Amino acid sequence: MSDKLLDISIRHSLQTASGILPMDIVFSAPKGSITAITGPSGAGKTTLLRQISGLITPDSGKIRFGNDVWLNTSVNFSISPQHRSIGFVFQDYALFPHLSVRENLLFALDKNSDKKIVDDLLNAVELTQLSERKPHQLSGGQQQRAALARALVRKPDLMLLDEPLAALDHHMRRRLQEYLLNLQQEHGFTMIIVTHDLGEIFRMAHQVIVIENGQIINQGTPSEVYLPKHQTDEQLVLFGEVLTCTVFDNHLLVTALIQQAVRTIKLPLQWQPDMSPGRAFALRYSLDIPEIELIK
Ligand SMILES: Nc1ncnc2c1ncn2[C@@H]1O[C@H](COP(=O)(O)OP(=O)(O)OP(=O)(O)O)[C@@H](O)[C@H]1O
Repeated sequence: MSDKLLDISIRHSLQTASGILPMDIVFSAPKGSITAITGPSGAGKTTLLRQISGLITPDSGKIRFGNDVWLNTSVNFSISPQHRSIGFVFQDYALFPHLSVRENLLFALDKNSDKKIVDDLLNAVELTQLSERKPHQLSGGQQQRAALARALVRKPDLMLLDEPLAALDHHMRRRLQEYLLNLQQEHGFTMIIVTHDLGEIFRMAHQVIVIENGQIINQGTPSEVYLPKHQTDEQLVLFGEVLTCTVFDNHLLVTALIQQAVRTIKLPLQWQPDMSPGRAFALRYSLDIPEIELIK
């Protein structure tokens, strides 16, 4: 695993609307791992991905991927984005509008490479039938699958995904998360994904990094970062994702995916605003709190 450890140490001055904000980010990610980057708007998440990709050079820092040094500002060394083995998926897909899906993938392919990977990837993201269509003839989810496939054409070692699923509805998001996990297992790339979706973080990430004002304020596994630190024997902390929520007899009946199983839980009415479909939640289930009841 450690032969392709991604090691990042970056300092930069973010030019924000309210002045200069110092950015200071240090973390590493093992080969084949998934790191979720999260935090409020303007925290520096997109800037960080662009620095890793080489699109922005930070004021100072080092980026190493295994034995390859991508950036070392102390000796004025930086390799271009094309020479970093990276696939980048932007939130707005960034497909070429005048090219068909297949042409978008072919465009990304190295000249002398075997074109078979294009067919394999189109097949993997279930776009073979739609491969002659232009991006505007596809749904948002289909465009996003095309963007994913295109980012994988050069078999990158590192995939950078900037809120790639944010614009999609809950079901499409779930399907694309599955695609991503399957593709990641098949290709073995390391992945960094910017997301605000707690369900996505728990489902996909090995580590989560919370950035605020250019600084890492929390870091660990999703459970370490989000679940309560102290759990007693009488308490059970459950992680879930809302599927449906209905009002019944002065309380809420919430059908949710909890610990991989579909369950119905009964909750007080005041939880209603928090229980919209797709919303992730952690529930401390305790004998002392009888109103939170698991009624399978
Ligand atoms: N190349 C750059 N150099 C310095 N500052 C930048 C650069 N690019 C963007 N910024 C500023 O850095 C701040 C963080 O922007 P960034 O897009 O990284 O935030 P974000 O966490 O991705 O936010 P969002 O969740 O809204 O996308 C913004 O104030 C932005 O104007």
